[in-house]
Amino acid sequence: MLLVVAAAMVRGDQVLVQQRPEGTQMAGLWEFPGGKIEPGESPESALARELREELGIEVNPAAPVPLTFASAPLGGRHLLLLLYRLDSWQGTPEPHHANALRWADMATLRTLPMPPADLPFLGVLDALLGRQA
Ligand SMILES: Nc1nc2c([nH]c(=O)n2[C@@H]2O[C@H](COP(=O)(O)OP(=O)(O)OP(=O)(O)O)[C@@H](O)[C@H]2O)c(=O)[nH]1
Repeated sequence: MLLVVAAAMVRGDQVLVQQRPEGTQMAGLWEFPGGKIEPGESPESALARELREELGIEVNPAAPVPLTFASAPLGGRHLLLLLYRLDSWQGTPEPHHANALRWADMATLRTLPMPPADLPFLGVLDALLGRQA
């Protein structure tokens, strides 16, 4: 099983997404920053590590709040994708691994191509970001 943790970083009515680079699985699709949980890591510390590597920001492992999860087949394996909400971090996100970063409101998010596992997240995010507006 592929155990992946990702963050919905919230800024007002927007959320941060990053575009997967060429040469990776699902290149060009927009996803939430995050990655695989390594053996022995908690999901929260894995998320803090991934966001440091991918975006160059610092996250207190107590800051991510569980939001929802997705369970879906992925390339012959099974993906369990834990999505956390994140409201605070230190630093300004920069695309260290991604093609590009984008702050997207719900209307924009719905126009971006995303991995199939992420599509059920849209309803949850709609409710979350709607409350921020
Ligand atoms: N971070 C992230 N990964 C996602 C999302 N949705 C989704 O299907 N995934 C999948 O979950 C896996 C994430 O692991 P990863 O980011 O470490 O994978 P990778 O292939 O880029 O890294 P690798 O080179 O270490 O294998 C990928 O297969 C990715 O396509 C998402 O919203 N965020």
